[in-house]
Amino acid sequence: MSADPLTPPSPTPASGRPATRTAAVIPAAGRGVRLGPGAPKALRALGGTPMLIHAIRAMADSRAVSLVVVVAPPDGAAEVRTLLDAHALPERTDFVVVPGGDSRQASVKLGLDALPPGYDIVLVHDAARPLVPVDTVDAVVEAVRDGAPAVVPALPLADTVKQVAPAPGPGEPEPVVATPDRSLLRAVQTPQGFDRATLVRAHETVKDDVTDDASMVEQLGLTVVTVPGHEEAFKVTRPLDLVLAEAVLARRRLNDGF
Ligand SMILES: Nc1ccn([C@@H]2O[C@H](COP(=O)(O)OP(=O)(O)OP(=O)(O)O)[C@@H](O)[C@H]2O)c(=O)n1
Ligand SMILES: C[C@](O)(CO)[C@H](O)COP(=O)(O)O
Repeated sequence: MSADPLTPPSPTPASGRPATRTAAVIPAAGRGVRLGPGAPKALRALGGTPMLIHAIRAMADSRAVSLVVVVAPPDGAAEVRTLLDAHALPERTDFVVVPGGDSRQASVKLGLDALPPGYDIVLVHDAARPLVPVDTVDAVVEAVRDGAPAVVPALPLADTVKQVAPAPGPGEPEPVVATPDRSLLRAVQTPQGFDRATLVRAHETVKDDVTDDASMVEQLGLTVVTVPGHEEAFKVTRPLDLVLAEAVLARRRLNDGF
């Protein structure tokens, strides 16, 4: 019988592939300005449970993930540790909590700095994507295990996209300058998965402002590959996203019979 490819390895893996251990870094230090006033977004409730706990469970539900590093709001690390103690989480998963930084990029770097040795695959997953299915997480891990240095879950776009130029003056409309070929565009999600050494090098090398970690790896000249994303892995960004997340969660609970 062949070894389950997602279970953390024994010292001599039966698969013939090198042993790998996977950690997830969850940047959760954002304010959530676009969601509106209130607690930091990751600590706001979804179905009565903080969004961050959903995101942590989504990572810990993967049998591949044996460590989760939570990057808490800068002044909220103690509160996050209390939250972790108060919620049921898989016992086989270890947790580390560190305070975050001023940008997502800075927060991810602080999470990476806290990673102990022995983990050679790193997932970076937004706390703001609380409902990513475990199959998506596993697909990302598998693609990294298969040799990709960087992997992103990606979905085709539902809308036609326009490139615009800046408005010529205040109150004037932006002119459309191009309509990119949508068939070659993808909306990317998290978790994004990386060979650890590649991700660390990217964060040490790239100093431009970026919105995701994979684009830092692209700047190193390495190839980033996609796996199919999932519509339920959407990011809770604006108030309507929270309405949708509540509906998705309610449907799941109904289907699961509780
Ligand atoms: N300084 C920051 C900013 C963002 N994030 C995290 O990065 C993820 C994606 O960011 P986004 O959804 O844009 O969250 P916010 O920055 O909180 O949103 P906004 O721009 O509306 O304030 C979130 O899990 C967020 O907590 C972070 O860890 N540290
Ligand atoms: C990382 C990300 O979720 C991938 O889609 C996204 O880039 C975060 O962007 P944001 O501007 O911080 O929401």
